[in-house]
Amino acid sequence: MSEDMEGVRQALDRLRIRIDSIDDTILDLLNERLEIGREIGAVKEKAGLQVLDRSREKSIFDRLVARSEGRPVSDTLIHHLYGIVMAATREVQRSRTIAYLGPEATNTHIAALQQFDYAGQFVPRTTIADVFEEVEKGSCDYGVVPVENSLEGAVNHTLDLLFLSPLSICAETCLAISHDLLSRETDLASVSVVYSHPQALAQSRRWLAQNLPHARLVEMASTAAAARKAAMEPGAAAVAGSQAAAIYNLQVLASHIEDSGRNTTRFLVIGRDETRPTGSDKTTIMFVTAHVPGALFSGLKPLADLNINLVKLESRPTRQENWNYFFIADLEGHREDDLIREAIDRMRPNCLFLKTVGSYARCSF
Ligand SMILES: O=C(O)C(=O)C[C@]1(C(=O)O)C=C[C@@H](O)C=C1
Repeated sequence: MSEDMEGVRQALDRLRIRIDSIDDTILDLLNERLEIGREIGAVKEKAGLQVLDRSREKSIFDRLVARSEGRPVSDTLIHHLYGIVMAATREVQRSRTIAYLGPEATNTHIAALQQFDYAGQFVPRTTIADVFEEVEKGSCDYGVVPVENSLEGAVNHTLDLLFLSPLSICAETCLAISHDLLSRETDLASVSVVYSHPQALAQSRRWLAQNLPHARLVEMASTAAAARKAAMEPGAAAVAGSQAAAIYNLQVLASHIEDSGRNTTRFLVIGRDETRPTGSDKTTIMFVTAHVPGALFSGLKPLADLNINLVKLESRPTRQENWNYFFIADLEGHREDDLIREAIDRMRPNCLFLKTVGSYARCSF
């Protein structure tokens, strides 16, 4: 080793010893923080107080941001890091179980981890109905399910289950979806079959037709199941997220093969919480109108009269009677807002059935 390199090595070693010592201190302090969190949890439980205290969390963020002003730990990094630390502190006070549409490494899993800051017990379930069931029977506190893709539209199964379920929507979270072609093979010419979830295949249709015109396309229950199958089979590939490549030890043969760059999926968190207003909220209602001319118009008229923005309107067959539909409307605002309350009160007499499924913070996509 040259003298220069030796000097570099020694300098790195010295600095890395300091980093190791800082990491040890950070870890010890984090453990101490969680221990204190547990004590706070015991005090709150005795007093019947909720674990989550948003105003306390906000004051912590504000204090830390001011303390770090002009220094390398930015505002964004503080929110990211301390968001995770506080989620972990809440988690030691009361562990949450979150069922999601699995298996592991699906987009729904990633969305669930993102929404709950990686804190909680995450339980994969095979179908959307199973996720609902876990939460309805109380084995899990929350469920995470896909509800809409920007290219493919609504996930009807989720809407149908929500219509019949007593659960509420507690939150929504959006994930930019990117599809990669993953395989054990190292070149496209060796790929004869491509596995994936029907939506992922549909979203990559053009790329697959151009680059793998002779490959057989086989639908699977999830992109993760497709990646697992591709990992076991020579000549096979999967359309899945790049996270699956690391999990199943696959090569990324092509990245971003989706037909449109604006592929985003919206997920719902379902549970029993009633979420407080944040100032940027949405309220989902479901309603059924009579089968007479103008019924939908008169159902929705109060929204127009009160100048409430209708973000989305979908319809689905009720399945109770042929050609009968229920409607799902997302309104801008919170169910505790006077205007939203008034609108729903005015809509109710014009509908055969109406329920508020939840008010929750809008995701920022
Ligand atoms: O101060 C509390 O009440 C805590 O439970 C601690 C803590 C935190 O991590 O700092 C965690 C949860 C609350 O939402 C607020 C703050």
